[in-house]
Amino acid sequence: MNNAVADTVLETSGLTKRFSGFTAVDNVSLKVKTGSIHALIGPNGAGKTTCFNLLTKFMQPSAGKIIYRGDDITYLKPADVARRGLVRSFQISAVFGHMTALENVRIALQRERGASFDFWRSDRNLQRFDDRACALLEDVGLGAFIHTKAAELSYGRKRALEIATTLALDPPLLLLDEPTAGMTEQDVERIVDLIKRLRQGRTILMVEHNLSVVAGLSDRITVLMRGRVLAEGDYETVSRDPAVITAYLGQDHA
Ligand SMILES: Nc1ncnc2c1ncn2[C@@H]1O[C@H](COP(=O)(O)OP(=O)(O)OP(=O)(O)O)[C@@H](O)[C@H]1O
Repeated sequence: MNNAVADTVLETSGLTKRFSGFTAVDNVSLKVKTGSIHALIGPNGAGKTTCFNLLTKFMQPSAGKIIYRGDDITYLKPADVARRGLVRSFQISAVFGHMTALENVRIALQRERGASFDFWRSDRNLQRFDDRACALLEDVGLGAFIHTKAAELSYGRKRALEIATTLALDPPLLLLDEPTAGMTEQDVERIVDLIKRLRQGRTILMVEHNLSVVAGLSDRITVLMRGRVLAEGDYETVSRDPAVITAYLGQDHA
């Protein structure tokens, strides 16, 4: 692998998605640098979610290519890209409400290892995975809630739990879908701190609506508008771009 490839963990060229004549993602070329936090922003309907679904292989593109760590993954299945280390966070529906935080993370670890039932019957093995689950819950700030049922956690804490189950896969590239959506201010702060900690040793690509979150976290921002890349750069650069101000910031500060 040459340096240019190693420097870029994920790259798209000409990525396009059409829905019966309507182009939701239009010729998007994106480069996500290894170790960076990269945000995908844009006004409602800009194509962020569709783009995210294409990158995580939950949708097939109409045209274009997706290269992950130098390999063409355009036509792989979600499970195949997850196995390669490109893992998306789900919305909280991925968390089982009737189970405790610990049980949720244990299940994620269990899935990750693909261990047999006999393996899980051994107390020693269970203990080992419980230790790992507790460490993950500590990492996401849920150390005091390990025995709390997921349904009883606040929305922000549910999202943190959901991120802990994602981290069970130890992904080098983590894709976060609106990590602060619907959160209280306090929860937003907690998630921002968590994302800062998560970046150690990995790359994060996120779709995010909250501009102050994006400003404080992202090394690079791609602004989408009507399915196309409108601007790209650090927050300083994109927030000064007149086209962005009109299309996005203008709308937000109206
Ligand atoms: N399955 C689909 N069939 C038809 N049109 C779709 C489909 N999914 C998305 N679209 C359209 O594609 C456009 C982009 O939608 P998308 O959800 O990707 O935007 P977004 O930037 O994530 O918006 P938001 O911020 O509102 O979530 C929208 O006009 C949407 O109506």
